[in-house]
Formats: sequence, C-alpha cells, structure tokens
Amino acid sequence: MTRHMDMTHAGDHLPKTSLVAPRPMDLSEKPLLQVRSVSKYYGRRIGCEDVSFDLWPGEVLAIVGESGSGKTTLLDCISTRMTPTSGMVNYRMRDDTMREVFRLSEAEKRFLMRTDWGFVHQNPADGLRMTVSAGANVGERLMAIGEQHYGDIRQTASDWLEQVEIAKDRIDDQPRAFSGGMRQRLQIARNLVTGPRLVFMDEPTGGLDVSVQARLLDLLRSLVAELGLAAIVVTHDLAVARLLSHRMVVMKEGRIIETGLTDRVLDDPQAPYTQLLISSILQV
Ligand SMILES: Nc1ncnc2c1ncn2[C@@H]1O[C@H](COP(=O)(O)OP(=O)(O)OP(=O)(O)O)[C@@H](O)[C@H]1O
Repeated sequence: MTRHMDMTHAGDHLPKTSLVAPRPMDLSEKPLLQVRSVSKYYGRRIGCEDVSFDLWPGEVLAIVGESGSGKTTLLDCISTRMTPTSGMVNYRMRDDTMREVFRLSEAEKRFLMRTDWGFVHQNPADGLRMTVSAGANVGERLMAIGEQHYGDIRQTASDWLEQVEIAKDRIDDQPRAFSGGMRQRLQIARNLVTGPRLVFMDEPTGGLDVSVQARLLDLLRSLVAELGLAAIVVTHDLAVARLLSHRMVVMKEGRIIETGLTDRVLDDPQAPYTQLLISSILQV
C-alpha cells in the first residue's frame, strides 16, 4: 500500500462536517484497549516507535499519516497480526478483566479474533474466502463460535447481507462474482456477525471508486454508531477520518506527533507537520 495522502475524495459526496459527533466521554467508563510504548523495528528501520494511547468503548480512532509513517505496522502490532519489538497492548475482555494480548493463550487469541475483534482489510480478498458463497462467508464465523443449526445460520447470514445492502438472492453467489464495493460490504458483514466490540480497519475504502467509497463510508458510519463499536481505522484520506472518527492520531516517521478530537485536529492543528499535511491536502 504505497500511496500518498490524497483527498480524492470519498468525502466529496458527503457533507463536509463530521457526522459522528464526538461521543460524550463517560470518564467513569474504563478503557477497552491500552497501547503502551509499542515499537516495531524492521532491522534498523523504524516501523513505529514508542506509541501509546487508550481506546474507549464505542470510540472510533483514526490513524492518519503519509505513506510509510507506520500506520499499518502499528495496526498490525495492536491486532496481534505482528509482534512488536517492545511495548504492551492490554485489552478488556468480555469478563471485564484487562489482559495483555501478547500473553493470551492461543485459544484466547483465537476467541478474540473470531468473536470480539474484527479486521477489515483494504483488499476484500484478504478477508474473504473467494470461492465459497456469500452466505457461507458470513455463516462460517458463526460456526466457528459453535453455532450449529443450519437454518439459523442461513437466516442470520441473510439478515446480515440485507444490513450491508446486498440483495438476499445473492446469498449463494461467490464473492468473486461481486463488485469491489459488494465484496467490501460482505467482508464487513462477515466481521460484524459475531458482535465484535472492536474492529480494526486498514484503508477500508481504499481502491474503490469515489461514489462506491461514499456509499461504503455511509454504511460503515451508521453500523459503527448503531452497534456502538469501537474501531481503529488506518487511512491516508483525511475525509475518511473526518467522517468516521471521534479522535485522531497523526503519525510521522513511526511516531505519534499529534492526537486529539478529530474536528479539533483538522480545524486547529497544533503540530507544524499536521498543519502542513492538512494545508497541502486542502479543504477537508
Ligand atoms: N516488512 C517490512 N520490512 C521492512 N521494512 C518495513 C516492512 N514493512 C514496513 N516497513 C517500513 O516501516 C515503515 C512504516 O511502514 P508502514 O507500511 O507501516 O507505513 P504506512 O503508514 O502504513 O504506509 P502505507 O500507507 O504506504 O501503507 C516504512 O519505512 C516501511 O518501509
């Protein structure tokens, strides 16, 4: 994914103001995720360095920055797809205990991956099985957590296809017969069917036509709000950050150089680098 920051322009089809109002933060609530001093080095090259932040239940955090700034490395480290060189990631499990994710047993990690976490890849083919039906792609996640009744699984899969605006009569079609936008919506359904509390998204609208991006963003925004999902969204597109996220982290050369409520960062950037990034990309 080497791409420069651009504003070509999912947001052009949508209002220019943030539609996800910053959630009134309940300070008595406990963080869902704590990232502490996470660093990843590829040999002597910095992937990300000394990154720390908290994520709250129901909060959407965007990680932005130019190509090579370390966004994907950080996302992969937090989601355990990659092991950081140093640092700690703690997650609040469903039983309310805070656990260090790299110390979980394989079974616990699998449980997280299959139920409580979702991962939406930029390329739907990385998150779908392209040669099984759309219904099976969704149903499979249910079977993985013990659902056995075929009729129930098919019904739930069908309901989810409807939720992501895929016609029910496409349930037996394989995703390779779907358009890019449909595939991405199917990937979202597959991730959300188990009721996760945290979804990682890596450039979820990247590689799609502008009008398709706008529709997908709209869908993502309403699903995240309706389901009260927490999400970490990596994007090079500030319009996506504006539309989806409550809070933003700006990265440069592997480090966080600015963080704050999305509207504040975009409307009143403090760090000179963020100012440059926003002014060079123009109006968000
Ligand atoms: N597998 C790897 N081996 C060596 N260096 C890597 C590897 N993956 C990433 N890097 C380096 O780590 C740094 C951060 O890369 P990363 O892909 O995380 O950035 P990014 O912000 O996600 O970029 P993009 O938007 O282009 O995907 C870059 O200098 C990159 O060259």
